[in-house]
Amino acid sequence: MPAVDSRVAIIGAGALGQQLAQHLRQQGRRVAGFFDDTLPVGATAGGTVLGTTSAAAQAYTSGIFDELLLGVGYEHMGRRQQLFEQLQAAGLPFGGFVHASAYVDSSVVLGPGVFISPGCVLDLNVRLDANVLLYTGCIVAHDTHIGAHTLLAPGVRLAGRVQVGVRCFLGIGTTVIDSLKLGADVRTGGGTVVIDNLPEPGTYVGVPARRR
Ligand SMILES: CC(=O)SCCNC(=O)CCNC(=O)[C@H](O)C(C)(C)COP(=O)(O)OP(=O)(O)OC[C@H]1O[C@@H](n2cnc3c(N)ncnc32)[C@H](O)[C@@H]1OP(=O)(O)O
Repeated sequence: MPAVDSRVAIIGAGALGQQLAQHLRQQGRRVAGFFDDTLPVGATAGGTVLGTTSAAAQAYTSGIFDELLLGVGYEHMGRRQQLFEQLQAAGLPFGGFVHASAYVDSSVVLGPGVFISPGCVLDLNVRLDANVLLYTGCIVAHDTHIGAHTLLAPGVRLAGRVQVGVRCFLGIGTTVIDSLKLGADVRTGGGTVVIDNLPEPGTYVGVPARRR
């Protein structure tokens, strides 16, 4: 876990990036600004756009920030992975964030860039790979593993021994019962209840979950 006084720069100044900045600031963390490929340099409500993502390496070398977090959301899952891997390969350090209201068991293992929003619960032996983001109020039960770059929307509940693949987006309130395996690039709609393995990529909705 990063030093509490380190300066964080956020990749992406859109809705998710702004939300991350807000959580960080309210927990007393310092936000150096954003790097964004679509917005001009200058002030936003949540901080300053410092440049495009290609300017991040130079800014890091110049000492403008100490670590990165990724604020690219569920509409750009491929880009989430691409930017994370590209910036990490360039030697830029990804930090991590766990909101003070989250319960994270001492056995939990978090990869670089993981972001845990308010009210989440991560139980015994949970493992979250690089760049996983949990929105507010997610419950991840014991021995569950979440693959890199995956996003859980608010209120997702994963039972024990679940495996979630890379680049998944589980929609708001999704429930997955125990010991199931979801493959890469699975997306679920709000309120989905998963009661079988979902090995194939695609969008699943309903109770029980069916491919759309
Ligand atoms: C902090 C944050 O806000 S994070 C984001 C939180 N938001 C979410 O989690 C939203 C998740 N998204 C959804 O649930 C969406 O409805 C999606 C992605 C599943 C589908 O969206 P679209 O592709 O636009 O599908 P569309 O709305 O056209 O619906 C297509 C069909 O699926 C059905 N459907 C869509 N969503 C759901 C759902 N969650 N549960 C059950 N059925 C659904 C529709 O009723 C429709 O059925 P029909 O063909 O019989 O009429």
